[in-house]
Amino acid sequence: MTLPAHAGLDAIVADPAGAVIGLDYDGTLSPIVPDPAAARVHPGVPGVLAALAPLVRAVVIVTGRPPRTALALGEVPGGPSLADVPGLVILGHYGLERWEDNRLTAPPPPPGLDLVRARLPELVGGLDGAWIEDKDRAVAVHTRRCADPAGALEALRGPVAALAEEAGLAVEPGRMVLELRPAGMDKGRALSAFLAERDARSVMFVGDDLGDLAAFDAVESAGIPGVRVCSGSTEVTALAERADVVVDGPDGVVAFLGDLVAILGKPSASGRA
Ligand SMILES: O=P(O)(O)OC[C@H]1O[C@H](O[C@H]2O[C@H](CO)[C@@H](O)[C@H](O)[C@H]2O)[C@H](O)[C@@H](O)[C@@H]1O
Repeated sequence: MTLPAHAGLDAIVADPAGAVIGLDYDGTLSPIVPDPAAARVHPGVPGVLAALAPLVRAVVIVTGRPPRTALALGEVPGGPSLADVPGLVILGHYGLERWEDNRLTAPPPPPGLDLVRARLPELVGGLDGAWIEDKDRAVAVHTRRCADPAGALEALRGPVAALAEEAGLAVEPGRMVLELRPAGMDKGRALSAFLAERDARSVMFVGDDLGDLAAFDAVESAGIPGVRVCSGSTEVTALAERADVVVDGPDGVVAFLGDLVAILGKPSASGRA
């Protein structure tokens, strides 16, 4: 049971009751797989979060997914599941939707999505393997199933940006995905508002993808001790370059959170690497 030496981690260990633990979903709490509908939570996640939640101020998942989708993917046969994590908050659609106490709050979908739904199939149609995920409040184009996923993503980048501008939407690039979604909210704004709401005294955020960089920004600008953790992959390196701690994908995240739980459960143990 060890944690890397870092001032942000020291602050969380010294005062866990003031700590907010923020987590991305895809690539962090679930492995990256070709079909988003099959991206089930790592089976160790609900248990470790259920153990962590009572020890800290709050556990919050900040994701591009709708909260209900994260909850459905977070079901583990024989449990516990994500919905069983005490006090869990899910900020979905990059902070636009909020799930808490089994209640969902959400603004209406943006009007520009109708234009995107009408035009996107034609843009994507010429690229074998590219497909559209409709998330109700946002639409994503995926290229992971193309023969050349990175090449297909590059080919789509310009046309998707032009369509997003016409529709009054923002483009969120990610791991073999371009998402068209409402502007004005991102994971950084969502996390900053949550830290203020909970009067956090320290913060950790764990992520893997480009959309999580805004949450790293929020950790840096929060004015409280913070730690940025990267769920590492060969696909995205930008987060690892900014992170205080890099772990090996969702397996590494579960092990890291397990070490944190063990140390917070025994506050007299230093457990530092
Ligand atoms: O904020 P996140 O929780 O990381 O969600 C971001 C996007 O994740 C999903 O796509 C990613 O995961 C898929 C399943 O492993 C994978 O097939 C895809 O290539 C990844 O980009 C999700 O489908 C998107 O809607 C989210 O925006």
